Amino acid sequence: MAEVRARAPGKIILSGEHAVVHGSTAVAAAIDLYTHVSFRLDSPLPPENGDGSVELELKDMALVFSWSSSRLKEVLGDGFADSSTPVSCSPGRIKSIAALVEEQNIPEAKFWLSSGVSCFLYLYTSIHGYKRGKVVVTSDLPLGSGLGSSASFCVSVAGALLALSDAISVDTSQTEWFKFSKNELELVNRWAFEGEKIIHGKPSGIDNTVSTFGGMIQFRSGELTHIKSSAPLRMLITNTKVGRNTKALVAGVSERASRHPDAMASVFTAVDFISKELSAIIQSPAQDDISITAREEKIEELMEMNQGLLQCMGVSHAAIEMVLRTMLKYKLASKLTGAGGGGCVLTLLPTWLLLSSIHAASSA
Ligand SMILES: Nc1ncnc2c1ncn2[C@@H]1O[C@H](COP(=O)(O)OP(=O)(O)O)[C@@H](O)[C@H]1O
Ligand SMILES: C[C@@](O)(CCOP(=O)(O)O)CC(=O)O
Ligand SMILES: [Mg+2]
Repeated sequence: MAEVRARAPGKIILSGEHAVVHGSTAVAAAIDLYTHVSFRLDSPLPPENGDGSVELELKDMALVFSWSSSRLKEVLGDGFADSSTPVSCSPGRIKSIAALVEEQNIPEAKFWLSSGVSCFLYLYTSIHGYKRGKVVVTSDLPLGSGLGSSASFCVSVAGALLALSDAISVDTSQTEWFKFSKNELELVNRWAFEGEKIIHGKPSGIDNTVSTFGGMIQFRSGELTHIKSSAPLRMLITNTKVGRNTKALVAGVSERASRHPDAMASVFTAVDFISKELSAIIQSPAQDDISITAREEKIEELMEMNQGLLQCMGVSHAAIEMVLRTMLKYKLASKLTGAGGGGCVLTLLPTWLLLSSIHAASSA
């Protein structure tokens, strides 16, 4: 028996969601909220004791799913697992996995979990075949709210599974956090991307990439550049608590793009320029109060322009608009983050606001 724990962060998208699926540049940053996974890989049972099972516990929801190794083999066939070579889940395999997930009777009110459970089964059986083991998941993130819970789920599950695979061997006797090498992180990221495909349909890869590598990134067509902000950027995250589904929203934007190809191509190009400019401003040095204010005003303007284009793509929502209007009363600029249609809104908290609250506190 061997056991590991892994965690991976959620993210905010500062600019470029949706357009990034269509090849535009986007800017994203990891946030300090994580999905946590523990994985225990059990030793094989002696033949007289049966064949064991693969178990998934979603602790926050008090749900446990379990498949016997023989049932998995019966439905998915004899295919062998190769942890070092990420492969896409074929339509046939997706169907078989969906049947295995359906057998688990996920509560009707939580049907949206099925894609996450399917993604788990895909990653598990692709990396460890039908070996018996148990994965326990908890998350700090709100699910389906634009903070990348799906990607952090994929990255943390892939990371934990790979840590006990032939591809990456972790010394399980140590209790310190083990840091994956760049090549190992790349492997985790590629598997997580395959998982994210099951949840998002057509992911750009930005969420799994920023969750795997952390920090702040500029991302375009699978290529990432690490960037560093020259001064602190404070963002308020407001959750509208309006539920939505990234897969459906991404598909909706693609449909709009096929109805209005030229107009939407221009929208995606505009977003590409916005993200590149935002990335440059974020990195540009700002020494004094005047340049800090100028920098923040430019960022606010770009966030508002990006929000306008997200409205153009049809992914805003009345609840998002309400947050935007409320923040505007305080002269604060906002945009949705992630897939939109509900979920979370980002508001830049400029330095003047911080200074005026410090002033108010000290004169009180
Ligand atoms: N901790 C988790 N456990 C199980 N499934 C999860 C978990 N986190 C995310 N998921 C899956 O990801 C889906 C949400 O992903 P998505 O719609 O892309 O929104 P977001 O990534 O913004 O949270 C959930 O419906 C679920 O299927
Ligand atoms: C809309 C999109 O750009 C980001 C989706 O983020 P989230 O799943 O809403 O956290 C999709 C993608 O890039 O894969
Ligand atoms: Mg997602």
